[in-house]
Amino acid sequence: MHHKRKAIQDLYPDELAHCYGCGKNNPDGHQLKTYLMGDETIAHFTPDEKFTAIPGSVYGGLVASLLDCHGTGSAAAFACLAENIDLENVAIIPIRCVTASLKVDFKVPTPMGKKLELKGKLRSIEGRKILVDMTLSAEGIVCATGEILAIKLKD
Ligand SMILES: CCCCCCCCCCCCCCCC(=O)SCCNC(=O)CCNC(=O)[C@H](O)C(C)(C)COP(=O)(O)OP(=O)(O)OC[C@H]1O[C@@H](n2cnc3c(N)ncnc32)[C@H](O)[C@@H]1OP(=O)(O)O
Repeated sequence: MHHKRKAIQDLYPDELAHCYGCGKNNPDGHQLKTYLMGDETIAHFTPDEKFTAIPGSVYGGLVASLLDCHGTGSAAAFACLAENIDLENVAIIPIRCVTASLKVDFKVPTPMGKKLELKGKLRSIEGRKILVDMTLSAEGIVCATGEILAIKLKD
């Protein structure tokens, strides 16, 4: 459904696209891809067994990693929206964000091998501080929620 438009992380410049969680230029990383859909963001990831915590469930560090990268990607997208920057028409995203703080609540074990769906919603933008609320679900069940404070980098 969202494959025509580009992922936020694919709009990072090549020299900043090596992030283990979401860099398109890191062949060993997760290469998470966040899409802006209306006023929310979405990403998908299907973990394989090397990310096991206990058999059948996903390691919490991976959950945090996915929320981290979905959070910064979402923050950059929401900041662009707020500044009327049309992401359909840029080759490089002009706003970059890094994680200052990430909170994860693990609600139920995240099942192994299922397609995970991450969603993000903007809570607030205050100066350089962007707060995004997130969920990570499997088959419609929220397994974890996340809250990120991303900081817009100065030029
Ligand atoms: C790593 C380099 C990347 C290079 C650019 C690439 C970008 C495009 C590619 C993206 C790739 C994917 C990224 C994946 C997500 C990561 O994994 S990023 C890696 C993990 N994060 C980091 O390493 C960040 C390390 N921290 C820092 O660099 C600095 O602390 C920060 C976050 C840039 C902030 O420093 P600063 O620019 O000097 O800003 P500062 O004035 O301290 O803080 C700004 C405001 O935020 C508040 N604040 C700061 N930290 C906190 C906190 N922890 N809790 C509450 N409030 C806070 C401050 O109080 C301040 O508030 P106000 O006074 O304005 O109300």
